[in-house]
Amino acid sequence: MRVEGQARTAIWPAPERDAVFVIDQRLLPHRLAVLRLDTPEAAAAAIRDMAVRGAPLIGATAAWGLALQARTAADDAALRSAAAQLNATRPTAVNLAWALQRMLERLLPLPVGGRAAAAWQEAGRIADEDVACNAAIGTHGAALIVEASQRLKRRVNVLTHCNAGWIATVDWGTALAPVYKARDAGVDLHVWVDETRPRNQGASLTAWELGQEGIAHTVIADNTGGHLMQHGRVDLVIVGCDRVTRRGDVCNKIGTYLKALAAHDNGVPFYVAMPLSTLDRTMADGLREITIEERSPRELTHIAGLGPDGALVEVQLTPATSPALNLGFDVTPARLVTALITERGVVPANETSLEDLR
Ligand SMILES: CSC[C@H]1O[C@H](OP(=O)(O)O)[C@H](O)[C@@H]1O
Repeated sequence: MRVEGQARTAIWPAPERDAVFVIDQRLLPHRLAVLRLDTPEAAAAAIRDMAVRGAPLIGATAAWGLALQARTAADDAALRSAAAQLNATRPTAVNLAWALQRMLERLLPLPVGGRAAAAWQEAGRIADEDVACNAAIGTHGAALIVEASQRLKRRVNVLTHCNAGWIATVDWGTALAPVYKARDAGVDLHVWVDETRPRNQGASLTAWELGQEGIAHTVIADNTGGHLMQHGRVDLVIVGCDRVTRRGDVCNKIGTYLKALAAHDNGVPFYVAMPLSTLDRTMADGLREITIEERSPRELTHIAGLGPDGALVEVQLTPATSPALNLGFDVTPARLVTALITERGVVPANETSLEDLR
């Protein structure tokens, strides 16, 4: 998918260095709309309101948000305040704090006068590194799909949950990068796309990406995956992540844990595509240490889509009097993870292997 003459990317800087452009993911797959973010407040709102989402893209957007701050006021207090505002937008994806910390470590030692240029440069480095990292994840992960294709001698069926595609990153994606690279290598594959209630990132974003790329896929209800695994219709699962602890516990979109349980019960390999920027070495026990974002119940009680006249509409699914609980993520213990697909290779989900990646 080429956006406005750009190479495939979910975020790109203005040549004037006074704004960044992002795709408003809330409107996909029905509208391809671009947002121009020219203040840290605009970047924060885009992350908080999920116009942009996906751990790596959240990090890149925050980095550019801080670079936008440095254009107007780059003293320590101004930068720290803007970083705090950006970091407060969403609590679970570690890439947000990681990117902001990296920006502050780069900027605060510099003279104030040189910070704006350095900030723009560092935000660009974070974005460029994300593309290279995800391409490498794609290469390492594609080998797993190629192996399955050669062993099975038929179309390979991959299941993924939520959206960890190129639109969740700067490019390539994480969980979908192996799919793209395997397709590029000529592998015959098909993707089961979990709709991923309640925000339906699978149904609206992963399905859109795969359709744009001409990759065979089928959207399924979240509750279907286990049945498909019981009947041998899933050869491997590949999902993304928002935070992975040093012992390999994986925090990802709500529902990931249930897929891991079904995969474990049916002997289906369960892989997590993990950029090292998503590894949080300060945490060990994901279940007890990772903050799970709770979002508005309205995301659960209502659903948005295309109305009969082509306008975007939102309708209520539940009784107006029924409370709803909207938890955004869950934690899959390392014991249920077959392996982590990183930019440095495919590694077991354990502390020793992750320590070796330092
Ligand atoms: C490479 S994206 C990783 C991760 O981010 C998504 O969460 P959200 O859509 O709420 O930002 C989802 O958990 C993806 O797997």
